[in-house]
Amino acid sequence: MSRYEFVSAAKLPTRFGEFTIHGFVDVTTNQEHVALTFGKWQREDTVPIRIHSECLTGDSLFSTRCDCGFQLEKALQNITENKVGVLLYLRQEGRGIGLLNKIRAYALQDTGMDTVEANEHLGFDADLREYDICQFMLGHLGVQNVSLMTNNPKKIAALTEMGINVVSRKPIDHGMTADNKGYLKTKTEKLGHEFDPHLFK
Ligand SMILES: Nc1nc2c(ncn2[C@@H]2O[C@H](COP(=O)(O)OP(=O)(O)OP(=O)(O)O)[C@@H](O)[C@H]2O)c(=O)[nH]1
Ligand SMILES: [Zn+2]
Repeated sequence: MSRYEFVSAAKLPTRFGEFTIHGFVDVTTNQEHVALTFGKWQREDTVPIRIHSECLTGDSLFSTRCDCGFQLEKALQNITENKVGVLLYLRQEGRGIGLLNKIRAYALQDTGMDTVEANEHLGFDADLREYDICQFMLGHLGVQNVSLMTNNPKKIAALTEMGINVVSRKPIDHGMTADNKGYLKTKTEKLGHEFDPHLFK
């Protein structure tokens, strides 16, 4: 039996246009993940995609502590403007440590630690995310070649390793605020994210 299963798909009208939402489950953890798709493609086409990690505070609660909500909005906008694309929404809150541990990590950052130091202080690696389910989701959706919206080289490496052809990377440096500038700088210096250095000046 596969570790992952497709469950159901339905229309999802949004502020940006009408997507289809596809639900998947990791049967070993019962964790639920979704993909939003827009438009149609052939197997040989290069499809614009975004792999987005859950961030309740940024995606749903309008937090400016990170750039997640801004990136999510921009990715959906890009997809509808292109008339085709896929957003994989992975339920890996807090880079995999979960919501309440992320709040613990935020509390430590309020005392002066950076995002990596806070994770490590709590006994976690800086980034615990896994991308294995992307292979199953993209396989199910018939996507083999992608143009990936990201600043995170680890996502490119993970997709390449699982046999997905990353034809190009599209930067998604959208949503820098006074509240998240330090966080984005740490992501660049310690987590390998590719942000244009002039953004920090
Ligand atoms: N542990 C922890 N997680 C955080 C913190 N701030 C944001 N996150 C989580 O980080 C994840 C988003 O990761 P990012 O590093 O912002 O971006 P990315 O997905 O690696 O890269 P991009 O594709 O370029 O956006 C989400 O799961 C957020 O909940 C933090 O201070 N601590
Ligand atoms: Zn966030």
